[in-house]
Amino acid sequence: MAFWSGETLKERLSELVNPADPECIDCAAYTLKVGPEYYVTPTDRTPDPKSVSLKTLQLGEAFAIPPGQFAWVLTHEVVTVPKNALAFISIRARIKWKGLINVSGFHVDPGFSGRLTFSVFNAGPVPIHLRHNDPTFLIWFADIDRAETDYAKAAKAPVTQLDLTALNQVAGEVYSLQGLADRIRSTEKDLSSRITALERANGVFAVAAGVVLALAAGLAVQWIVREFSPPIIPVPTSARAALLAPLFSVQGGEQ
Ligand SMILES: O=c1ccn([C@H]2C[C@H](O)[C@@H](COP(=O)(O)OP(=O)(O)OP(=O)(O)O)O2)c(=O)[nH]1
Repeated sequence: MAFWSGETLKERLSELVNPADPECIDCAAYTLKVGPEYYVTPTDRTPDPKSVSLKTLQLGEAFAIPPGQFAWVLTHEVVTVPKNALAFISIRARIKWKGLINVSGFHVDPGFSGRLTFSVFNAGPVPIHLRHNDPTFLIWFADIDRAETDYAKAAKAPVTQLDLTALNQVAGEVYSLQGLADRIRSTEKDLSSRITALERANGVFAVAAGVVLALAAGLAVQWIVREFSPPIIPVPTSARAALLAPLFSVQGGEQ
């Protein structure tokens, strides 16, 4: 088995990919572009996760795959693998480095014809954005050891759209670690602000209780003083003068 060189790819390009662009030959690989359809699994923030379906992209339109989410992306090109060849598929390194993993990947059968479906997973920490027609995927072709084989894929109409039957089995919300971590963080924040509010309310209550207690104590002391002190008997003015007279007379005698 030998992998095809860039030169072989260039010579046979028109029978391998449609539309073909020699500029997309990258060493011994051909770079495939993002096509017109995709599906991204909804996150826990999606309002109605069950109603999310595949979407179509206009030229130049982009979409994002959030962290921890799974996506299907159709290629722009229709790929045809000759019956005496086998192809291998992957994602460009610069996109893989962001955390995009090719879930299905790996091979395209001899005799296959159609747009390829890349099922991918964002294992990175941030959303990964892809744009219609951006060079994103790679394909390598290799000879198999016979010129003709009965085991090639039977010829049928080329795949041009995402397979809805298969999509029905993966549609739905994916509880990603990132989503769960976000939810834990927001619950923690909510809880801590509620605790702070409770502590503040407790402080106000303690001050109010202190003031009420002080007032009650003051009133109680006043009441005790009033109830239990001996009554003050008023002394008539003439009697007061008689009582004070000896004092004034002693002071006057000393002079
Ligand atoms: O990531 C991938 C992998 C494969 N294929 C295409 C090329 C391949 O030739 C075809 C079928 O792949 P495979 O034989 O692995 O899948 P299957 O589930 O056995 O499908 P089938 O019953 O059509 O053989 O699907 C893709 O589009 N994307």
